[in-house]
Amino acid sequence: MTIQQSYELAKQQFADIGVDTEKAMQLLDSLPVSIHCWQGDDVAGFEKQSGALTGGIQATGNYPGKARAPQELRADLDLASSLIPGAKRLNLHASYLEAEGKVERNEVKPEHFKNWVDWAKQNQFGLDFNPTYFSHPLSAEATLSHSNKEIRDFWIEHGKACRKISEYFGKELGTASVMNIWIPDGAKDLTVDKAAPRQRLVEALDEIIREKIDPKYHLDAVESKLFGIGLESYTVGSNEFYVGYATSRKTALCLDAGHYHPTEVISDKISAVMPFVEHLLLHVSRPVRWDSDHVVLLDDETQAIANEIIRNQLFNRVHIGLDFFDASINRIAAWVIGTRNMKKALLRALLEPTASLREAENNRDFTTRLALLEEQKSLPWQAVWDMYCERHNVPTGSNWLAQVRQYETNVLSQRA
Ligand SMILES: C[C@H](O)[C@H](O)[C@@H](O)C(=O)CO
Ligand SMILES: [Mn+2]
Repeated sequence: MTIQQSYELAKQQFADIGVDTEKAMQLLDSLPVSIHCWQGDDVAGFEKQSGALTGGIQATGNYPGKARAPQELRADLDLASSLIPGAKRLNLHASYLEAEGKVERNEVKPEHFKNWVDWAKQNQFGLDFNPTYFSHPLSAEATLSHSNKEIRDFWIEHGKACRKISEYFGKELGTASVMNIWIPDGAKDLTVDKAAPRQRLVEALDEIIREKIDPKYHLDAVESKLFGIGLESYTVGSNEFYVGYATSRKTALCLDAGHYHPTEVISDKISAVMPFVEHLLLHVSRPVRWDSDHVVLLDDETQAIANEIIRNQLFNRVHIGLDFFDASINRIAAWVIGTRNMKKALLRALLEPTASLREAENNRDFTTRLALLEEQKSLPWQAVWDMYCERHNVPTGSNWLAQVRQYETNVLSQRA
């Protein structure tokens, strides 16, 4: 049976339960997924002075072929992008700048990202941004919450400089860049004064976002965390801290799937914060026992995240980003698997007969609700996915893997 024939059968089956597959695919096109650049090189970046990855995060594995230069990373992204259907954005860290010599973090400028903007224009990508508050000698003890004013000021300047770059992205590309602030500040062991670093962080963030920037071009977001490696006992930017900060300062809030206690899920937090924040940034990731940043699966939680976005029609208020860095498998495959899974979850959510489910729920008919929820899992959504891939000239099924393998032989294996 051809993809077209399978699709026609699936289309009818979904129509029978009141779901329009054409509309679902159309809506999927309007939901870009922001692919994180850092999966391509194990969060190393391209600063001339770069050292080890710090900040309590880790990319474990030693799979050959990681990108060593911006040109290589862009070539890898070109391949990944050609294997992922629909709208995409690229999420860049400040450490992925391009310059002749060493550029200090507080001196990063839009010109250092011109090549990325040109690439984004050529590929019709939007860009998002992140100041880099780790992997730097001045981040060893703390950044925006440091008790030393000079160090704090250095990082405040970095944040301000990054906002200019983010605004530049938005202006050049005609789509707002979401700039996410995540800092690793915390403590390995018992902390007597937990209040002072948090107060300093409030003031530092206020200083960074003091200048108003048109939200047409740039949005500020803040990301909390539970703990980092070597920072197990105290995190300055905790969940409560940033929920309070984002709601009081009207910034976007970032929820990272790996940044909560193991039994907490961000899918349940989306509806809890949306009445209070205008914009939400998601870092879709997969924690395994800790914030291990494994590749996103098409699992229950990814599906639940997608369901929340679609059921509540948060199309323009939720920004879907990915955040994983697995160095133990082919890095391009990691991007393709994780991003396709996010998009599959969104498509499945768009194919849900939500109206019937809501009706059952409103009637307190929980039997029907459960029956419909379970039966729809075996509806032929995959035939719609294949059609979506075909319309976007992207391989169906696992056919994309052959191209990644070919590239591995021809290109990645040549990298030392
Ligand atoms: C590299 C990213 O900024 C980083 O993963 C951050 O978003 C995070 O989640 C830290 O744990
Ligand atoms: Mn994150």
